[in-house]
Amino acid sequence: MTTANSDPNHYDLLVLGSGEAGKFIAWTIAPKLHYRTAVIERRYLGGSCPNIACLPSKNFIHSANIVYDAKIAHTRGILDAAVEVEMMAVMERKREMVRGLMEMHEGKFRDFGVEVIWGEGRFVGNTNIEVIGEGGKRVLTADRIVVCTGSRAKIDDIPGLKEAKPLTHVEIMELDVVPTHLIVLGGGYIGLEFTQAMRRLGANVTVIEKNASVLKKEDKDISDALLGILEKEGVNFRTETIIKEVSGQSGTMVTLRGTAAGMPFEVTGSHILCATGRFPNTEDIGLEEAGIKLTGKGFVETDEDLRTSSQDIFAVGDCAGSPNFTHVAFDDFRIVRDVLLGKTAIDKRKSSRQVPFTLFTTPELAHVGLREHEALSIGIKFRISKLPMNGFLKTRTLGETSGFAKVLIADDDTILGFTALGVGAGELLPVVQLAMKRGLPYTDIAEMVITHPTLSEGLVFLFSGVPAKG
Ligand SMILES: Cc1cc2nc3c(=O)[nH]c(=O)nc-3n(C[C@H](O)[C@H](O)[C@H](O)COP(=O)(O)OP(=O)(O)OC[C@H]3O[C@@H](n4cnc5c(N)ncnc54)[C@H](O)[C@@H]3O)c2cc1C
Ligand SMILES: NC(=O)c1ccc[n+]([C@@H]2O[C@H](COP(=O)([O-])OP(=O)(O)OC[C@H]3O[C@@H](n4cnc5c(N)ncnc54)[C@H](O)[C@@H]3O)[C@@H](O)[C@H]2O)c1
Repeated sequence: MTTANSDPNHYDLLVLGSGEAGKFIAWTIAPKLHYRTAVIERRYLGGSCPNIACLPSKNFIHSANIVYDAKIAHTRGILDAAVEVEMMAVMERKREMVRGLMEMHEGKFRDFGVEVIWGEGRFVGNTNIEVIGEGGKRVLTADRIVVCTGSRAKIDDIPGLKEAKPLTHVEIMELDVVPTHLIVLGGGYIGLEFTQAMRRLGANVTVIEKNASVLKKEDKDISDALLGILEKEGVNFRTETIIKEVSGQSGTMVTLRGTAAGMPFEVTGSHILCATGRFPNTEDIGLEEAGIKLTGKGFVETDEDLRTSSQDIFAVGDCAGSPNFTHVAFDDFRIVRDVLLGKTAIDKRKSSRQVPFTLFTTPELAHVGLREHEALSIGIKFRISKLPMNGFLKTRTLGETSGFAKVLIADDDTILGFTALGVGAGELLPVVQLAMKRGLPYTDIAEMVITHPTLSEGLVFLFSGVPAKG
């Protein structure tokens, strides 16, 4: 241990919240610098991703996709694939996976010599954190602190909504029945992933979105295509719909009233899921007392090194306003790791990184770089190639040909942006990302020898379709 301080409440490094970036910082720095390190966690060891977010939701979605595959098995020549959904068993499979992940996390904390302090943490000074847990109250001090408190579901201030006890992503993954009619408020990532899964498990689903389209950041051809695919599976969409009041209770009967495209609107369902965005967990944890500034939207303000307004305090992940993805939080870990290890700072590391994402509907939506509408709005010159997913020949073998891919190419032949709505599309991202990162011309991908018939092989045809410079 490097700490020269023999006080049992003093640490070289304290991490508040054990989410993605925080845990990796602790696991890496404690053994490398021999720092006395502790992570304070109130409930979910390892953060949201393994407990209540990414991994459990994908586990749940996978069960729903098996139901769907069984239902369409006859179209693949397989008969008698009758299915019955046992929701308790679906949830138990998810819990079993989470238990395994928790064992893995406990092992890592142990192996890397990082102490876990269970309890609710709060700053009570610039270098002091008070922790209230089962064992009572402790005040800890540290030379360096990382704030990694994450975010939580936002429940809008609509009259009756809170009283209706809406589901969030946490409760929806603890249901022991398939809702008869699920109303999903919000047509974003969480809304659409759970919409399709619940529909595939047998629920009627209505999605209510206040904007004119779902996934408002995406190009309209992409969001329209995904919406069409989900509608074909029987999902009802109500866009441009503003909910003004809610009555009843989720779990029995719940009614939402408002306007849809200016006309009176009402819908009644058995359950409601709130998927209308996130709130950073930054209030009531004494940040102001510690001299740590927040942005107007309540995120912890950080510089390119993720340093807060207080020199030895860093903030990472959702609470710092980093794009809400686990892989971005992991990159936050790399930034802080390098600062703590004294490596030379890379200019604009935080603001210039790639932010790819995959939406785990079927088909998946994968994207990196500039979107078409963004390129148009900033007036950048580009050439575009589009290819329907049936041009990726592997999709024909699967019988899952819906969607399309597109790529935007700059005048100097580098890749500006890539989007694919297609089966397994997320797996197409890394090769494109690498070419973008290295500034390679798109022709390097067009000329690759890629195994036939893999999905990636389709990239050759997509990139070969880029028009010649005009
Ligand atoms: C349903 C859902 C699905 C998602 N799917 C994906 C996906 O497929 N891919 C992807 O990349 N991203 C996905 N995300 C986003 C991703 O989960 C988050 O961006 C990521 O988990 C953020 O990590 P974090 O470390 O910032 O916060 P968190 O993982 O939330 O960690 C914060 C931790 O701090 C603890 N904490 C908070 N306050 C205190 C306190 N005062 N004292 C002690 N402990 C405290 C919390 O209990 C929590 O464990 C999903 C999110 C949701 C909700
Ligand atoms: N596959 C993934 O990587 C994945 C999956 C799930 C979540 N996430 C992360 O979690 C974040 C949060 O997801 P989310 O879906 O809660 O937020 P979101 O920002 O993606 O979508 C929220 C949607 O709700 C709509 N909305 C807001 N208030 C509304 C209202 N009162 N009535 C109707 N519609 C309303 C918004 O217009 C928006 O379309 C995402 O931004 C994403 O970064 C990622």
